[in-house]
Amino acid sequence: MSFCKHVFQQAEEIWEQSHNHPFVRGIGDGTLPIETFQYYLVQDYLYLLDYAKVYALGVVKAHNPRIMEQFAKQMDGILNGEMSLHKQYAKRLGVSIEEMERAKPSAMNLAYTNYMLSVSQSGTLAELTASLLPCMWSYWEIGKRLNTIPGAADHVFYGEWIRSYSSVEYGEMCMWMMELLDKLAEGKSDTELARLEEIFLNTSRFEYLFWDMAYRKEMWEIERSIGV
Ligand SMILES: Cc1ncc(C[n+]2csc(CCO)c2C)c(N)n1
Repeated sequence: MSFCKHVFQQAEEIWEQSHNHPFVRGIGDGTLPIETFQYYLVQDYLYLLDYAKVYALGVVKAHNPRIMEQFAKQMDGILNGEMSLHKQYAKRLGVSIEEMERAKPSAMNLAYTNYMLSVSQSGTLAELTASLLPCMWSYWEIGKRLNTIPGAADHVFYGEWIRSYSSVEYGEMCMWMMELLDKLAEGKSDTELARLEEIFLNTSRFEYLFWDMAYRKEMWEIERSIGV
């Protein structure tokens, strides 16, 4: 069994929880309140700025020029592609880019991006790839599943989100990253494979927590408890 198939099986329960989360279900049936999506959008914009840095670190860590090219392309895709989806949504919601850039990341958002950046700075290219794959791949799984709901991809607001993450081009990008992790995992010791699996599971858990944070519009719990 390929390494990705193996870690997918290990993470399946966690991913199912994301599929069943009211935020994700709300995108699928069109009932997610727009202000909840707006909160997510702003947090996700900040998240992606850090995510792009993980790809930049990938360029630094890779030796193979093809891998360097791909990581650079992914980084460009986020800064000029994925962000354009966010920017389009922001425009529709009347949120300016400056507002998004002025926003503060939630505690969970910071924990997630700092975890990925720390794994990526101190770890191997395989560890870096294991940390970013669940983010990419789980969105594909969610996009594909939501796309099976009749009419969901045509929803006036959420349709574009679903079409984007269930698209063939997006799927190809995910498959490239899966193949890369499989190649990088080849010949690794059991200890190293266990470490890759742990990283993959941790960012899978963070993916779930990100949906939940956005659904609850969580910021810093300490501010809530002291009334800031
Ligand atoms: C919290 C969170 N997790 C995953 C994604 C999905 N995602 C992140 S980067 C990228 C493009 C591929 O490099 C995609 C699709 C997201 N937007 N926000």
